[in-house]
Amino acid sequence: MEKKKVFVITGATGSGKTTVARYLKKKYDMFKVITHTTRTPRSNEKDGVDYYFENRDSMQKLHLLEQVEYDHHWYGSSLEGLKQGWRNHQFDVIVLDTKGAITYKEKLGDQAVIIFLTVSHLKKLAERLKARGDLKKAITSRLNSAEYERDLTLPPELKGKAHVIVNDRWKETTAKLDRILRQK
Ligand SMILES: Nc1ncnc2c1ncn2[C@@H]1O[C@H](COP(=O)(O)OP(=O)(O)OP(=O)(O)O)[C@@H](O)[C@H]1O
Ligand SMILES: Nc1nc2c(ncn2[C@@H]2O[C@H](COP(=O)(O)O)[C@@H](O)[C@H]2O)c(=O)[nH]1
Repeated sequence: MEKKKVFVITGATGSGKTTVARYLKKKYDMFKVITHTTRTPRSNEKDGVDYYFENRDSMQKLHLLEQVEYDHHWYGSSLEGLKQGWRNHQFDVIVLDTKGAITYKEKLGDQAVIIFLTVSHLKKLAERLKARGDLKKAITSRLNSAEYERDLTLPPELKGKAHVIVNDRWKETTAKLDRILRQK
């Protein structure tokens, strides 16, 4: 039987995690796992498509595999979300902060393929958030958060266990992703 896997896309804010997840979904028919958050939707985001948007009460009622606080908001993902994808797809793809990625590696072992994204110049991250249309106040808060600093580097727990991609040029990034997929 084909082995079910989850591709965990992690890294700093603005590094391109969601863009990579969309690419993998489209090109490799991966199931994009929708996670839960208490933050408010961005202008182009839809409930049930980008996230399940929750409040503190509804978030606490969920049965989650892991949950984290990121820039004063809560985020979490469920085992049910993974299983939903694996019913009809060999591969799931999920976007997580580095804390979540560590949890997935610990809990799922080889079933979790970790891809850590970075950029060669940090100023690119802020530029990308601005270009994405994030509100100035949200960008400032995020860039001053402890989680932003933390997710800039590959955590020691994932050293030797993650594919690292410098996502400066999209064409090079897709070539690297395609190479990873050829090994699976
Ligand atoms: N290689 C690239 N070159 C230029 N722009 C890019 C590249 N990859 C992604 N982007 C753009 O950067 C912006 C941020 O990308 P994306 O939303 O995928 O980041 P993210 O890591 O998911 O961010 P966050 O964690 O804040 O949600 C988007 O507007 C996206 O189109
Ligand atoms: N550990 C988890 N991290 C998650 C989850 N859903 C999203 N995220 C990560 O949170 C930050 C902020 O996301 P944003 O959409 O507000 O920019 C980012 O690093 C996401 O990857 C989750 O369920 N668990």
